[in-house]
Amino acid sequence: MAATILYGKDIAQDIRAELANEVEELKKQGVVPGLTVILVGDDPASHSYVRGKERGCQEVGIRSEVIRKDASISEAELLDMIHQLNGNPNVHGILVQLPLPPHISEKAVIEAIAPEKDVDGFHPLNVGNMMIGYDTLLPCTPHGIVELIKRTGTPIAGRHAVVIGRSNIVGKPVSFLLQQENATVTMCHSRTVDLAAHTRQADILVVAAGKPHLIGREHVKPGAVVIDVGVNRIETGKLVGDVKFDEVREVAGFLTPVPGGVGPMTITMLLKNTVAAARKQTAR
Ligand SMILES: Nc1nc(=O)c2c([nH]1)NC[C@@H]1CN(c3ccc(C(=O)N[C@@H](CCC(=O)O)C(=O)O)cc3)C=[N+]21
Repeated sequence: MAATILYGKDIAQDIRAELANEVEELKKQGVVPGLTVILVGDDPASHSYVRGKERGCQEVGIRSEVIRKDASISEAELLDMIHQLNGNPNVHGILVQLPLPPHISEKAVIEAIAPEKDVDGFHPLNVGNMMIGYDTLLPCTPHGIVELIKRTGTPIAGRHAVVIGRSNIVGKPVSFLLQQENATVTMCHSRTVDLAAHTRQADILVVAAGKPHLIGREHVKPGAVVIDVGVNRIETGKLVGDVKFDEVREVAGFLTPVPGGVGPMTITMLLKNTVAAARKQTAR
């Protein structure tokens, strides 16, 4: 039986409608959630994502501001900007688009953002809180993935989840969130021997390897939930995931498309974090 396609785009739309109501309530209390995005350099993909974030903010009523800076900006200048935003009460969320030019330390930048304004969930304090299972700002892509899985109605507790990729922004954090949901989690990566032997055991398969067409039908247990986190721009300009969509849809139970799957959920979780941050910073 063919997989049900998990249109993150549609689910994201539902969540954004809920967020728009929340923002309206906050505005009645005199609070306008605000997000500032800093974009350094002129990577076309980064500019495209940032436009998506601006559009998302508009949809739910978040005040958004994008600060565009030339790639020649110094680290000190960038850190200074972040410190100013940390002290600005109208800015509840700060996001510095990655990657940064090589002369700027990503570590220094991430650590400069006030943890309560870190809507990416990348600050070590927020990462630590997430790992322990405390209430904190969660990283957007992993959080969006768990939301997508929940909305399939598939139970996560006790199921075997296999994650491919161990990055700090997707693989590692999604493995923590899935453990928090009581899944049994296996981590695979570029050095894993016999990948298919592992992935065929997966009730839930999260693919975040960044390798187009890595996963075919032979990797997938019939009926599995397959989440494709890949965002690969191929020569033709087309955006493809890490999963051979047409093959895997014939065996999987659920499958996310690229585009229109995880990406829109990522942005939606950013909006959710911004609203949560605004609520927390203005609560008394
Ligand atoms: N500080 C920081 N935080 C990030 O969250 C962050 C980042 N840096 N750097 C780059 C990556 C990538 N990322 C995406 C977000 C949405 C889509 C998305 O919505 N994609 C659409 C398609 C967009 C298109 O067609 O180009 C989709 O999948 O349907 C993709 C990629 C966030 N990132």
